Amino acid sequence: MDKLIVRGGNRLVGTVKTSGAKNAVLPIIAASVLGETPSHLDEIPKLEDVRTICGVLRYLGVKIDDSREHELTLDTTRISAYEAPYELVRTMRASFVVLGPLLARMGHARISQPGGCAIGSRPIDLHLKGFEALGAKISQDHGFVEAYAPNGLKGADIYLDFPSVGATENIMMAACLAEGTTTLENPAEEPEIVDLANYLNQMGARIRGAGTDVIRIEGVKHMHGAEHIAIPDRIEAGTYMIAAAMTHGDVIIENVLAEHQKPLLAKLREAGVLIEEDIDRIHVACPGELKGVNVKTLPYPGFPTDMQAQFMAMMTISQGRSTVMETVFENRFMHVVELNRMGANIATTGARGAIIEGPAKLTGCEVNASDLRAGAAMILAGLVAEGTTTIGNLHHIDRGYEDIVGKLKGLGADIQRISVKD
Ligand SMILES: CC(=O)N[C@H]1[C@@H](OP(=O)(O)OP(=O)(O)OC[C@H]2O[C@@H](n3ccc(=O)[nH]c3=O)[C@H](O)[C@@H]2O)O[C@H](CO)[C@@H](O)[C@@H]1O
Ligand SMILES: C=C(OP(=O)(O)O)C(=O)O
Repeated sequence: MDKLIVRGGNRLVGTVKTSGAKNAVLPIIAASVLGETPSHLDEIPKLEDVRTICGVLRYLGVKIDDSREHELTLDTTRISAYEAPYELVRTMRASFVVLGPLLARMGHARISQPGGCAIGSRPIDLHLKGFEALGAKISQDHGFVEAYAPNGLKGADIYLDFPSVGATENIMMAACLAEGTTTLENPAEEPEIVDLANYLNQMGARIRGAGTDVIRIEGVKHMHGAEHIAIPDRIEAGTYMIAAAMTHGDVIIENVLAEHQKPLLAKLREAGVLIEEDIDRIHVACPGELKGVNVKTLPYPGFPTDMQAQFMAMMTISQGRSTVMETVFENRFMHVVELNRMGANIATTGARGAIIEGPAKLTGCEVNASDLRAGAAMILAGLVAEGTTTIGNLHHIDRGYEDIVGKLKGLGADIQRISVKD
């Protein structure tokens, strides 16, 4: 078992480069299944989740060349299976986005039902309603979801009750090969949806409106492979911005699109952080005091739930009262207990609200990463805590941060990964 050892107190200074976006490349890799010829993808982050989705595709018969760093060639000429088993899906819920492309390409898909996770129950009802509207027959038994459309899918008008990212992706991919036009109303508008749609269009799909509140997909008969370069990871970039702010540092984040960071940049500025935006880099400095602010998570373009834990870590050391309202997931406060163990003063008001009184003097201790972004929050708190913070359950952090130790060390942090006997 590995642990992270963080010794707090160092000011972060320098330049750090963001990797490709985990939440863009996972559905994009799944989407490659729609192409009858190989695809080549670039800016693929080296992450456990990427290895997992590649494992699912290999199981389906896709030949994957991952010999070049940050690149993948996916030969999807022949798909030989229609099933993704539990062992592959259980470690990563996002594996479920294979269902849409597999159903469209094979007329049949059977995927293990993803479980809940530390941040919420995360049902898949919106995905399934969408597939049914496209004419698929859905059954659920023995822990699997099975979708059938032996005569192909048919375009439909679909209204999503909530702009779910995964449901938008899954339905959009399935609709690419449906007969006729699909209209998806109230879809997710995240930049990762736009990146996926751009790749699908390069593959021969006809999608308009991705990134707005109506997506129209005109079905095509065949799709082919394509070249694609993934967008930068806005959540990884945001995590380094907060690291810079909390340590009163001076950091340039490279490979970041400021356009995708608007809600976070607005809140950082409100908290007193100095931000300079350039085309593909952001300069973050924090010479003065951090001020408490109020944050409410929302679907894009609102403040991202995937930045909530990290932002809360920053609020613990900011002057005055801050509040957080988590509206996207019903149980995304697992980091509160751990931050309080480090000396923070956070009170939850039900499952979705938190009040943070600052500034707290954080002190290092043994903590656990309860999920991916909670793990990032522990690292951030450790960077400013007095003494040593030891973080366990690193598999969560490995899902979504490429070389976080190397990148933070490059900025001057005192952080190392050690192996300990169980
Ligand atoms: C791999 C990936 O891209 N993950 C992101 C994706 O997750 P994911 O796609 O799972 O998130 P969703 O947007 O689907 O979920 C948002 C909310 O909708 C609910 N819901 C969702 C689907 C459904 O069928 N029924 C339903 O009720 C969920 O329980 C949750 O409360 O978007 C989330 C919200 O920005 C991010 O936190 C995740 O990092
Ligand atoms: C919640 C996240 O990912 P996933 O949807 O894969 O659990 C995340 O990236 O913060």
